[in-house]
Amino acid sequence: MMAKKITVIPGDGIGQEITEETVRVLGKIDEIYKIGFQFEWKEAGGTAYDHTGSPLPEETIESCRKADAVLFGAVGGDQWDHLTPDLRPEKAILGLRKQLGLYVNLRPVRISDSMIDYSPLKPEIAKGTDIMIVRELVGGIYFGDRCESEIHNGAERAWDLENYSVPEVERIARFAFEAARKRKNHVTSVDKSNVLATSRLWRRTVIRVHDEEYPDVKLDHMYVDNCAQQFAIHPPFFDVVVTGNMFGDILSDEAAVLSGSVGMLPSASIGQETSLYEPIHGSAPDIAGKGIANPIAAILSAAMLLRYSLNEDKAADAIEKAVSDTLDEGYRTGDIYKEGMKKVNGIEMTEAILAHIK
Ligand SMILES: NC(=O)C1=CN([C@@H]2O[C@H](COP(=O)(O)OP(=O)(O)OC[C@H]3O[C@@H](n4cnc5c(N)ncnc54)[C@H](O)[C@@H]3O)[C@@H](O)[C@H]2O)C=CC1
Ligand SMILES: CC(C)CC(=O)C(=O)O
Ligand SMILES: [Mg+2]
Repeated sequence: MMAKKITVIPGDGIGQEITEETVRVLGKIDEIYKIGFQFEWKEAGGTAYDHTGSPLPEETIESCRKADAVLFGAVGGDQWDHLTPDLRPEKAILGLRKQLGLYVNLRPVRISDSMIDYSPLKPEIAKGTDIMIVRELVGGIYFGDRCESEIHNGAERAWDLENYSVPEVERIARFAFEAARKRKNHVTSVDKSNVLATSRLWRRTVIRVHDEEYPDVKLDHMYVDNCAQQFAIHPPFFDVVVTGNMFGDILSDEAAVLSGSVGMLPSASIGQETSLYEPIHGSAPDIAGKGIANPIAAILSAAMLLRYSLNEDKAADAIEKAVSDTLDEGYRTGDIYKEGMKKVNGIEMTEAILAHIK
């Protein structure tokens, strides 16, 4: 059996708790499915800065480059807010995405029947929601030139530059159309082309890729502000949603909460060489260290790792089924708790999931 090298980066805050719990789940998967995981633990974020002076040490990047996949927790925390932009913890995840070329971020949003009561939406609106958000991850305003402060016409100002090139849009559009062909064959491209030049380039590129290569896929377009409200009033309309970096970031937190909590939504960041798997949420400083964080988003990210990087579909199914059986039995962390359910902390939720893995 060839070992499968996984670089594990817990990061900061609840990243530490949920990643440890996720690795326990992968340990159980290894016992049953004999995958041969070899975990290499590395630092990134504020904790890495405290220990090494860098939020993204070179040895962490090197380990990721050699790995079959990367499991990431979250980075950030108020105690590092005073640092200069290049030393902030968030620079670690942005740097990893860029340096590993992780240009696709998949964020699957499903409102299952057992979780429908947790949606802030009425059940008749939420029922049947199954959206795959395909977010561009290494371009756009998060990676454009920026100016922290300058004097312009006598006033201090700052600016961030949004830019997209045609090849960047072509490759994410192709990924979205391919994904749609394996689902309900419907892509909604989200932009702000009534205002932004980058969005107009985005839209005409998506249309050309569609017409030349994917005419069989149903394509429609939506402005991002309308998309935000359509998510709340008619989410089953959507199948694949393809959008840029910042719109995807914001829309996916909204979509996550439709399915109960940001603590439930996993993600896969896919590149040519390696891929990284992380929950969509951050390091949650408000609950860090209390042991109450919901580990499900991280655990489901591990299922995505098994599916997308290792082609271990049965093991991925086993995790997803264990999570849904655990929820069906009423186990709930605080973020998804309702009276009458079994309130558990993060470790207890993990134990319950472990007990359901077959
Ligand atoms: N990929 C990453 O590493 C990300 C890092 N961040 C960083 O995280 C820090 C905190 O950012 P926030 O805006 O507060 O976003 P956040 O996602 O960390 O937390 C937002 C809210 O959701 C709750 N929450 C998040 N994950 C949860 C979980 N697993 N279980 C239960 N509740 C959960 C938190 O308690 C908080 O009330 C910042 O430094 C931010 O830059 C934010 C997003 C992504
Ligand atoms: C920490 C940010 C850079 C990113 C973020 O919020 C996200 O990717 O969801
Ligand atoms: Mg985000």
